[in-house]
Amino acid sequence: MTTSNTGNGDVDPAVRAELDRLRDSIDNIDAAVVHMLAERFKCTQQVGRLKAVHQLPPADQAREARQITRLRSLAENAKLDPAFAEKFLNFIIAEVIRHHERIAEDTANSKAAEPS
Ligand SMILES: C=C(O[C@@H]1C=C(C(=O)O)C=C[C@H]1O)C(=O)O
Repeated sequence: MTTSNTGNGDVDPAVRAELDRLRDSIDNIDAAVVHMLAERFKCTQQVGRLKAVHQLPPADQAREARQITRLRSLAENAKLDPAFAEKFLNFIIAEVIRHHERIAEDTANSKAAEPS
């Protein structure tokens, strides 16, 4: 069996170079994901405040169902596991809904504390 591991802890320099090149790209992609998520949360915080002020419910299941259908289709076209894409979106949405519930509570409490 051929191996690129020299057995003394060193990795073949060509393999090391390829690993470093791929990891540089992974680091760039991770940075992009973080920046995109930060922008998404900025938008969803604004949606949360709008809903709280107008007393709309934190979650909208019909909207979520449409997003999941769309994301699954995008994932399929991109050769990404659609089940993973759905789980990932649901994970993010659950966090957004927690934020919206908190914003609604804070908004209701500050209204209740207003002088009449
Ligand atoms: C952001 C919203 O609030 C919730 C969060 C969603 C999301 O993170 O995409 C989608 C639907 C809602 O359950 C919204 O209603 O648009």
